[in-house]
Amino acid sequence: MMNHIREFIGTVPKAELHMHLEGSLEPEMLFRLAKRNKIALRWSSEEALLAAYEFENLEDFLALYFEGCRVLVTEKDFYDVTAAYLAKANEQSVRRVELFLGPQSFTERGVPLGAIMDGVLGAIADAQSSSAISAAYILSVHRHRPVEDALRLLESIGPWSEHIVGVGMGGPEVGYPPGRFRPFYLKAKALGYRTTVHAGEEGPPAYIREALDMLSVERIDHGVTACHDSALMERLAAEQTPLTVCPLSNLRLKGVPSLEAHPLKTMLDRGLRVSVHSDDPPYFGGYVNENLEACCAALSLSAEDIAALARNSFLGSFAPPDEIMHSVDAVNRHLDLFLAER
Ligand SMILES: Nc1ncnc2[nH]cnc12
Ligand SMILES: [Zn+2]
Repeated sequence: MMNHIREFIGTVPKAELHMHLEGSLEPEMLFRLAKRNKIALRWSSEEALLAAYEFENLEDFLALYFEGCRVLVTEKDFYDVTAAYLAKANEQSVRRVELFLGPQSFTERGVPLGAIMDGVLGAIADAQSSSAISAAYILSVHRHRPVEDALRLLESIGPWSEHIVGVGMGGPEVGYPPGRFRPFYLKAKALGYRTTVHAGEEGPPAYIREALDMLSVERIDHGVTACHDSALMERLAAEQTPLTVCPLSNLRLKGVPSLEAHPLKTMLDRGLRVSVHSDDPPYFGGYVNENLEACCAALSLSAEDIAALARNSFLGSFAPPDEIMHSVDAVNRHLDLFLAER
């Protein structure tokens, strides 16, 4: 009997569209990789590292996140972190995964691009052949670096382009409006990549408009500050722009004072194509199911709301259209079963 909403959240098929591999390093793995690569850490134990996960804002978090990136060095490291995340996703009934990783943090320290790509893409290929999961890699660039560096990276990934579904951009937001990256997004589109960008996490609604108008991206990562601009909310609903919302991330980075104050439910009720994701799970206290459970409790989400979020996660994905259609059907069947058993 599937009569409990928590079980419904755990078992409903869903897509994880907003998860940074660098941010998926659990403290245990971070320590293990540091030891393997003989990299000194400034924390004495996993517990001490966990205790450092207290952030005032995005920049504060990113400093620790980039510090953690130092332990990823070899192809095997990139393989292991990707494989560990995909195993976790499988356990959470995640059927489609689109993973971010930003090579610039590593190549600037001399890690060969081939080690990064072969590690990440190798783990994705192995997971796809050994489980039912559908997975893809999204190349992420940093908005605080020169656009020329991002353009060069786009050329360098040529040998792996067939296995890269799209491009995205993250990093500190305020003071870095997205329009500067128009040449990068135009080139990426011309090369056939799907497009997404972090916007409206801490930045104003104007950054979301700029992302839509100047970068013509297909989806927006976060997008939560749109709730302060009713005309933009209407536009996002009319255009059905997918927004990959990360509630526990917003809470831990103090974008919202409490989960009860999170705009997720309002956005859903206004017809926006919002879905729920985990961003950097160990840093923010949960994978996708924990995010959904926390929102369910704080915002009194119904099974219909959870199903709408799961449906939106597939509709916003870069998976082939027939895979999206089958996944949406699977969500609907799962909801029918839950409602019939209740
Ligand atoms: N929440 C976030 N915002 C921007 N860049 C990121 N990189 C990893 N997590 C991020
Ligand atoms: Zn993110």
